[in-house]
Amino acid sequence: MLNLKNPDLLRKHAYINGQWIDSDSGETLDVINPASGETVATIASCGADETRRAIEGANEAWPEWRDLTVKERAKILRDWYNLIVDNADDLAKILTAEQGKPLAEARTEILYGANYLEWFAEEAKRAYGDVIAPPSKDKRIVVIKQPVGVTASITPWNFPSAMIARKVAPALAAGCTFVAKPASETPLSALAMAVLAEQAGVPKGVFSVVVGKSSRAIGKEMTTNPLVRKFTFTGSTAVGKQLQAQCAETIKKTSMELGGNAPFIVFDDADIDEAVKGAIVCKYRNAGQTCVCANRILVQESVFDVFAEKFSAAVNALKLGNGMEEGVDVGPMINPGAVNDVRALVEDAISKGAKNLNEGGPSELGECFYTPTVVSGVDDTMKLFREEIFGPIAPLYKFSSEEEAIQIANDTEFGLASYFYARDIGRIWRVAEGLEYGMVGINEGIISNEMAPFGGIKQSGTGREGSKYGIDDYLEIKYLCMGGI
Ligand SMILES: NC(=O)C1=CN([C@@H]2O[C@H](COP(=O)(O)OP(=O)(O)OC[C@H]3O[C@@H](n4cnc5c(N)ncnc54)[C@H](O)[C@@H]3O)[C@@H](O)[C@H]2O)C=CC1
Ligand SMILES: O=C(O)[C@H](O)CS(=O)(=O)O
Repeated sequence: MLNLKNPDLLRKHAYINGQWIDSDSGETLDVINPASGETVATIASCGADETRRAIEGANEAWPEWRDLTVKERAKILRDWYNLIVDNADDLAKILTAEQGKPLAEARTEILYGANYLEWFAEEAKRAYGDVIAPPSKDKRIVVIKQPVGVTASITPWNFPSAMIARKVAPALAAGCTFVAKPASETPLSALAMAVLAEQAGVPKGVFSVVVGKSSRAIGKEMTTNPLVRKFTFTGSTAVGKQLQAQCAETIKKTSMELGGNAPFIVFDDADIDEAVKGAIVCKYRNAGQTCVCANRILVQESVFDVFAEKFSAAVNALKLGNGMEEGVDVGPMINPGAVNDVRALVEDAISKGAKNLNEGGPSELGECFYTPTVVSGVDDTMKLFREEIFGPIAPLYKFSSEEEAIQIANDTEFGLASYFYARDIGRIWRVAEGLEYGMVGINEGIISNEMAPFGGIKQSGTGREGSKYGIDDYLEIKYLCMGGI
């Protein structure tokens, strides 16, 4: 059905301790193509017992993996990177089939995720320690870095490949072992990554993939098993809070990449055409289902009409359709429930006086399709302002002053990504420093790359992924104090 060059990449079993297994119970789950409603694959649905075995296997595999040299680990990561790049077309087809995003976006995600493997294969060699001036002549002080240990990970359906790669790369580079639970909506990309990990020489138990309908049961095992020393999560803030609380009992190191509510501010000194282009990609990438999508578009009143007109025209030019088809810009949402959620947000705004500028809404293309929509006349009494939309809805707000824009932008419990378009250098510095977010795009709508620290503040999470900082979450600092010198 997918016409893969390498059909071996499409797996229907969980990958635990180097074995491809059915679930203990024999239970299965169906992976549904959101564009067509067809079943892409029926795969093993595992639970707590299989998760426990994966964690125990990761613990057994850890000493040998930890004791490889960084160059030996780096070579395996680089071989994995090369295999992913060589299989990018097939991996993109699998990703689009299970998640829905257009094939070009899926291929971009595959390569984006692979770039973390390449990056951290090199970063592992730079996990430097310290030699510190001693407090007395008879002492010497040294600091060394060592891997944290067994890591467990839970990731979302919106980037089923890159979100795992962004975590497993620093973990394995640092010398940790890794048990992944992908979203049950989109497990096939993670299993395909495991096929290539095996081929790259990642030893048994170092990387396992557990998939199951009951994310709660799997998550409970991951967050409470004392062998797990690090838990990393990407997903909603609500679930992140719950999982972080579950980790408290065993004081695990945690990193949380959670929800967002990104402001996208267009000032009167912006290049309006560039701002429109930036807003389009920032809002409608992955049908708006990313944590860093523009969630509130704030436009200074003197340029509001010209921006709204140009932006709406660009939105109406977007092609909605099956991500496998050429020329499609926006694919389906992940499931019918997601469509209902965004429809309710639009209806709430309209009921409070907002206007659906381009009459966007559910599409006849299918129950997971929602046409890219622009809503104007939005204010902070509407759910669209407060909640993470996670769909193809662009709410436009008008503001008057720079101070007001910053105040509106910061009026949220989230602090992940933010964006603004301006050209005055004084304004750029004032606004960049005034926005309470982990990341700021300045005259740029797409800011994610493996070389930069991805992460948020406030209730958007803790920790950073990518960049020279990304490996720190997987290393412990050990202080050696030598006396009797
Ligand atoms: N900060 C970031 O980098 C990202 C944040 N997100 C956020 O994730 C949300 C959308 O993704 P969803 O998959 O719907 O989020 P979600 O939080 O519902 O699910 C994320 C993952 O957690 C699992 N999960 C859900 N409830 C669980 C529980 N009680 N115990 C254990 N595991 C559980 C799911 O199976 C999935 O694998 C949005 O809020 C979005 O902002 C998504 C991607 C990136
Ligand atoms: O899941 C997400 O929203 C990703 O973190 C967004 S990005 O890293 O692909 O920009």
